[in-house]
Amino acid sequence: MPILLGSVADDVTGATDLANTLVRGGMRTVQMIGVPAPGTAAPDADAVVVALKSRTAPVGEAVAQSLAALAWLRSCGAAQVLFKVCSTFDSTDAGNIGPVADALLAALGAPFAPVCPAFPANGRTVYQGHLFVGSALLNESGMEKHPLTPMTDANLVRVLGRQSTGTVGLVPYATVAQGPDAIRRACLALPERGHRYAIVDALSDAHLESLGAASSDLPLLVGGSGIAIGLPENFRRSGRLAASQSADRLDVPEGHTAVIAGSCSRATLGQIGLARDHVPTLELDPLAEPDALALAARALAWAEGRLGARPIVIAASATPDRVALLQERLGREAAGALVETALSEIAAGLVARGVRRLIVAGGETSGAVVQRLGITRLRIGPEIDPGVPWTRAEGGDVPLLLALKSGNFGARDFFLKAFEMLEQVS
Ligand SMILES: Nc1ncnc2c1ncn2[C@@H]1O[C@H](COP(=O)(O)OP(=O)(O)OP(=O)(O)O)[C@@H](O)[C@H]1O
Ligand SMILES: O=C(O)[C@@H](O)C(=O)CO
Repeated sequence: MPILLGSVADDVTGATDLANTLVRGGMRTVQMIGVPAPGTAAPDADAVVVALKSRTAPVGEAVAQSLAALAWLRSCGAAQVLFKVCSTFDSTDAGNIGPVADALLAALGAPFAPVCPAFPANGRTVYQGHLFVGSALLNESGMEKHPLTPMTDANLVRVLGRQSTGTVGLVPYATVAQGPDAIRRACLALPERGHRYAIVDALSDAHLESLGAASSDLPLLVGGSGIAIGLPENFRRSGRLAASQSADRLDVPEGHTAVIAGSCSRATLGQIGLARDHVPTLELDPLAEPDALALAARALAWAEGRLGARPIVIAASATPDRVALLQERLGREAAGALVETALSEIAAGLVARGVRRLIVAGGETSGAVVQRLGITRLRIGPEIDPGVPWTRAEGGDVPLLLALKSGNFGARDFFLKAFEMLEQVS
């Protein structure tokens, strides 16, 4: 059977976030890690999300990976494609959202795509083209200090305009509030006026449902997981998707539980702060020891005596001033790569020592970890907090549960809640 919806996701936690939304909307969804080899058969699923690590890759590489993912999704029969980007629009003036979206549109032969990163359940809303995180504009939300993609402008019409060779319009709140027909008319009028994209305002899930309903005939949508909220209903309405099915049951393997954190977001720092009071927690200092293998060896030696009934936490996460110091010393990319290598080696070492339930905080970090563990697919399980489900990894050497947490997601007690969920179901 051909799949209905295909997605190219620019990082692995973002892909999981989207897969979670689709499963909750009643679509059987499989997440593939990296571009499947040409000829790989379509999974038995309604939707397939290909998780890339392209958010911060060199732009040419991001475009090439995304086009390869698109080609495979089309070979699986995808009728519609969603380019999943971050709900905080993580990118730089060089890309990669604009250049990748330009390339996907060209490959699909389509003139226009709506763009909306809103995710109201996690406080991301778009008003008059400006992205808010909670009550703060994006550029005052902490994202202006992101280690890899500092977001210093909240006006997404401007941000995307700087990245794309096309022009960007706006479907404002006043239109969105009138419902799907008004949005559909705006999405037809904008390309006639020469716009390749429109940032679409959305303050609530109801607005995203309207946008979804208005987008049933569009070949490409660009957005956060929120843009998918209304899509399953389109497929049900056209008789191509069966009535809602519930998320996969969680089958919990025996073994130790650990957290690995590479995200330096405010949310993750708060979650580590709370976990520190409850479970053994090691905070690595890459500034004092800028050597990935030495950091990994130190962490694994620390973990050796502590793995047992209680979960452990190992974090490289640091405050923006400490991140800036390491970046000044090594350069931004090398600093990120050093920490990602250390954390993925630690993940491999922990799994070798019997960890079977692993939480990873941070999109880039999660991408590095799943690559190192040789994981090729994820089955989506129940949601821990909005946008973050437990998943079961396929393709690695051992049974493994993974929760891949987007840096900014999760309540302060996220790690504790995730551990408790496992106790309840195992
Ligand atoms: N102490 C540190 N110094 C410098 N860089 C660090 C440090 N700790 C982590 N990093 C790097 O910061 C980056 C954090 O990005 P990551 O995508 O993992 O988290 P995030 O951006 O908060 O999450 P998301 O992409 O899901 O929003 C990674 O490249 C990581 O290696
Ligand atoms: O949209 C989000 O915020 C997340 O799914 C994500 O992509 C963070 O990496």
